Amino acid sequence: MSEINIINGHCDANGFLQNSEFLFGKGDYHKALQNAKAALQIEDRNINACIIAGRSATKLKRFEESYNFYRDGLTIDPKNKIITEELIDLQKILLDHFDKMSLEAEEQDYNAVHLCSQEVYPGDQELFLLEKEILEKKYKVDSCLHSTIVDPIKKKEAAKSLMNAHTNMLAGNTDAAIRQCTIALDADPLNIAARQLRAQLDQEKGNIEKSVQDVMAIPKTNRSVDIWKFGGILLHQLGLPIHAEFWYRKATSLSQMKDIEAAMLFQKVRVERIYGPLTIDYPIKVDFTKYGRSIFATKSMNKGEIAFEDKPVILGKLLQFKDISACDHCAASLLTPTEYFGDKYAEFNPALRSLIQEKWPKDDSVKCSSCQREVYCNAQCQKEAWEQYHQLICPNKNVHARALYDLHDNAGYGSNKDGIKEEIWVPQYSPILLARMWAMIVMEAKRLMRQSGLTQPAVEHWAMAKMPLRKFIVFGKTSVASKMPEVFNMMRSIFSDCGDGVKYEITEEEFNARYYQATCNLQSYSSSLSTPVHVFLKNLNEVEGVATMLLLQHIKEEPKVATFAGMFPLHASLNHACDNNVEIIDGLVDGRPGVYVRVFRDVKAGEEIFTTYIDTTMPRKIRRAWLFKSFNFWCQCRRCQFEGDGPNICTNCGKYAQEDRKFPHCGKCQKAWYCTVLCQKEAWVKGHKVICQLQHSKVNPKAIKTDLQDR
Ligand SMILES: C[S@@+](CC[C@H](N)C(=O)[O-])C[C@H]1O[C@@H](n2cnc3c(N)ncnc32)[C@H](O)[C@@H]1O
Repeated sequence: MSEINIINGHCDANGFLQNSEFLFGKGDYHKALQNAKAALQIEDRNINACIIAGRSATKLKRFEESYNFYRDGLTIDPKNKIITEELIDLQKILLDHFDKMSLEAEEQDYNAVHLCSQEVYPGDQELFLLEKEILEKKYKVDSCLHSTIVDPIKKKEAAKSLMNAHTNMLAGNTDAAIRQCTIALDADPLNIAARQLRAQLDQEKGNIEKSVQDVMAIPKTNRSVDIWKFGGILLHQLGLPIHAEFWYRKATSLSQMKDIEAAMLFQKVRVERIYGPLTIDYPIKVDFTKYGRSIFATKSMNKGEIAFEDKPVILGKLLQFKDISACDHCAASLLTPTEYFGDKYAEFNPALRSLIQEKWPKDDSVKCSSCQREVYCNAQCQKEAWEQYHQLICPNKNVHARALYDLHDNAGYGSNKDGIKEEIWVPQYSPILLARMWAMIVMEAKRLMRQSGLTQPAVEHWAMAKMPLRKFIVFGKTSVASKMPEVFNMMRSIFSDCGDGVKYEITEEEFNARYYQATCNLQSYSSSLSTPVHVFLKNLNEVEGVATMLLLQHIKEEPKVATFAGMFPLHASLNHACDNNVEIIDGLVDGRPGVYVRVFRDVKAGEEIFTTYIDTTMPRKIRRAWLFKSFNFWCQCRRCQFEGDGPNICTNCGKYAQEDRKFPHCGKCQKAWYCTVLCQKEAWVKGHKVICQLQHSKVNPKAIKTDLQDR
């Protein structure tokens, strides 16, 4: 019997577990892991399955997965000896592995500005014209000056006045300096230096309107990088972001991307206009720093407060939860009484069962009427899914999509190029999520195409259709298409014919980009706070009597909910810190499952808010290597700066201990080592005292992980 057959057959958790142990003994770690996962799907609190899954994943060098299985085991039995010992071993393996990795991947200076494009947004041309009208009518800005021949004597006069202007400026006589500039410009309107100086002086005095009139009068060919950049600042101050972007873009390209300040200013304007409307109701704002989009508190917030809420633009189940009922479009739990009460349900007396049926929320769920392979909580979700993406990847409409749904059903296992069954999709989330990204783009492009009466989407239709995904950063180096050729080809086939003569070519670059876009931004979440059990309990509250009392005794277990991965536009702007001040929890946003960003440590106005992408209880070296491997950055957070990696190096000055010697550690946290008391004192003042006794977030960071690099 092949492994896939076993999984599709009728085996109980114990059967899978035995299978897994047997296969592990034979050295077939892939199948051992697959069986252990199947056991966990049936009994998610099976500690032996967590252990064997952890062991198999370690053997396969899928360390993150392994760590997660062990950690799940510890949530079941926090004192389990086997897990504790194997986790210590795993940490040693991880340290070795990461040591090697750090040698290969040197830490580099990081600036996210290089990852963010300055492409014109669709629709910006019209906005540009509107702003131009405002500039002309409201700010009386005319087009730039044209070259005229200026009498050399006048030129000389102008130069002299400009000198006077400089002298006045240095003496702090701004008004006199402006007057001298004006005299210079009356004599020689093409004296760029005088115009630039007057513009700067006017800006300092708050006369932005006058300043912008001067800057814009400078002929384009005479505008230096600094003038373009200065113009950008003025236009931003006037509230004209499209023009400001235009000027910063010119500064960036004229400097051949060397003027990082201009590129940063461009991104600052862009995030302000794109994210401003999203943050209006929250005490936060999105800004751009060297780590890219970053979220800052605009008001002080206390521990426990909700900083903001967010809903996903795209979502898909984690494969591990594929058999737990939930709406495929909005992630709402579809738990039935039979699923919740299990075998007990059949044994309840008829009165109890009818009370349950009466008070359990009404089941409005529907399947996709075409393929029957997706389920939705109601007709509205079914309609939205169909219109937004499903009709393109519905296995009944698109033959190539059958393999995609089979891959999902077989938890990532499929046929490789030699026809052998193996894990061809490694990430934890369903490959359907990736397909939905392209399906959403194509559906929207086709809608815009029809609206314009065309037979093919125009360039701007594609650009508009890709807009919602432009909010998510893309960063990844290796080619995943070559590591997952079967899935790459599957996606290419699915979108080779999108109906109505439209096709979407998924190139290797496109595949890699969307894959990394998902990996860098996905967050797991679920409807854990809003299941049918919650509604049932609320409904039951209204009923008094013996039956209710009886029933309440059976409502002890937490309902099993499916975990999903989602791309949340605002939440995805949160950067990571190992001393995070917010954490992500499940919530209901506009009646559908979403995320709440909850303050974990008091935050002051102006402070950046950080979440964590990883389990912050891990040692520094592992945390940093893990972040590098999964998210491509070496963490420089406050905690990483003031914790050390071991007793051989002084955490403060970087001095190496002599062979066979170890530096003593901080007596409190034991996570920093110092060569002298002086170094310890210095580090304490510089910042160690802030992070020394930090309490770590107990909420599972739930970042979606992939172990592709290990393939
Ligand atoms: C979910 S995004 C966070 C928002 C991101 N700054 C942006 O512009 O979209 C994750 C990416 O942000 C960057 N990032 C997050 N935290 C970071 C940190 N502490 N140091 C450096 N880069 C970080 C990395 O590029 C990472 O892949």
